Amino acid sequence: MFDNKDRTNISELGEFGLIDYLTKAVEINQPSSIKGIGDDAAVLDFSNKQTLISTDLLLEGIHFDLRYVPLKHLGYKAVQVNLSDIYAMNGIASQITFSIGLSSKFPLEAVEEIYEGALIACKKFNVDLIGGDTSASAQGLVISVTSIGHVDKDKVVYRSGAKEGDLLCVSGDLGGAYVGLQLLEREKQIFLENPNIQPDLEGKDYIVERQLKPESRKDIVELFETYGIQPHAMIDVSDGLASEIIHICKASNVGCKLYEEKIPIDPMTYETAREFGLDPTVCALSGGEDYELLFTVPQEQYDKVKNQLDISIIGYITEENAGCEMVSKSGHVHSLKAQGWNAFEAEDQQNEE
Ligand SMILES: Nc1ncnc2c1ncn2[C@@H]1O[C@H](COP(=O)(O)OP(=O)(O)O)[C@@H](O)[C@H]1O
Ligand SMILES: Cc1ncc(C[n+]2csc(CCOP(=O)(O)OP(=O)(O)O)c2C)c(N)n1
Ligand SMILES: [Mg+2]
Repeated sequence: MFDNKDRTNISELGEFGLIDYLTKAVEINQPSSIKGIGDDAAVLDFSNKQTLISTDLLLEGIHFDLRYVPLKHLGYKAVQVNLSDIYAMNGIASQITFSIGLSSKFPLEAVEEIYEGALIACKKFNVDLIGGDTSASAQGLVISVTSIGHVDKDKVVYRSGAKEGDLLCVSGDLGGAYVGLQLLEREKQIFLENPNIQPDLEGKDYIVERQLKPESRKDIVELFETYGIQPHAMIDVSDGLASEIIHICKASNVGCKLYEEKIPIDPMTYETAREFGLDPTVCALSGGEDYELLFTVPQEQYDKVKNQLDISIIGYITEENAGCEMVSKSGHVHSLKAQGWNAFEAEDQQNEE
């Protein structure tokens, strides 16, 4: 991935030199950032708002494969997947910390690319990079991002607030990131078998972008504010629709009815899934990495959500004993299973190979 470029060995700069180098372009713009990079801890002040904090870990070989993920995209995605958790609380993200563990195969130029992507995401979503940690890693690349945000006390939305009769809604469309991953994996295999063949991703931009460069849904939180929509429960779709619906239902002690025909799937996702012999609905239910927002609203807010082009009403909340069910296109009722992505399963499979 970075074989043909200039290579500066990180040991030439040392840890502090590397930190200075990477963070020289960092700007602080948020009024809540009192002190950013440069002391033992950053200092924040959210006055009368509630503070949101969330952290995620991204590991080479488990969460990403550098044979087809460009480093700049990886930096960008690492930030996006974290901001998504703040938006899922109906909050606005304002700061992140960005930590990296680097094996010796990474030259300075590689780390610079990761940072470039991360800083583009920060700028676009108006968050300050206020700190992090840098270390050598014995094997592989490790990235951990912590995101911090704020929300009015009466606006915060938990997974646990869904009520019987609520409408179940989702933003955007689902399954694209998973189908994009299948495409990238296929091209990787072809390339490994014959390095002279160039990857054929033509016409597949949308799903490849859904995988490599996801956009967290700050705009949906802003839309809620504009239209006075207050969800009862919300979660972001990282593991797949089925798993996230079950999280909301378990946390809220409710059941739900999901309609297969209402699940939003982009035509390119649909067609490419079919080309791969995959069921597009299964890709949406269990694929993951869509980083859309799944939420419930009381029925009285139907008029506010029904005309939003980027929101689909996909079902409704029932009482707990009714369970979590999906009505298929043919009218059959299935019980939903959380067959979401599981990092530990991936590890087991790798060990078996
Ligand atoms: N190692 C851990 N120690 C403490 N809390 C954890 C750990 N891993 C996950 N959690 C917590 O468990 C909850 C669910 O986490 P997770 O399933 O990773 O959610 P998400 O999909 O939003 O990242 C969160 O509150 C998270 O902070
Ligand atoms: C090499 C590779 N393997 C698997 C995936 C798929 N994948 C990576 S992360 C993820 C879901 C979210 O990951 P998780 O660690 O569960 O994050 P969290 O739910 O805690 O936010 C999926 C489906 C991928 N993109 N690349
Ligand atoms: Mg997590």
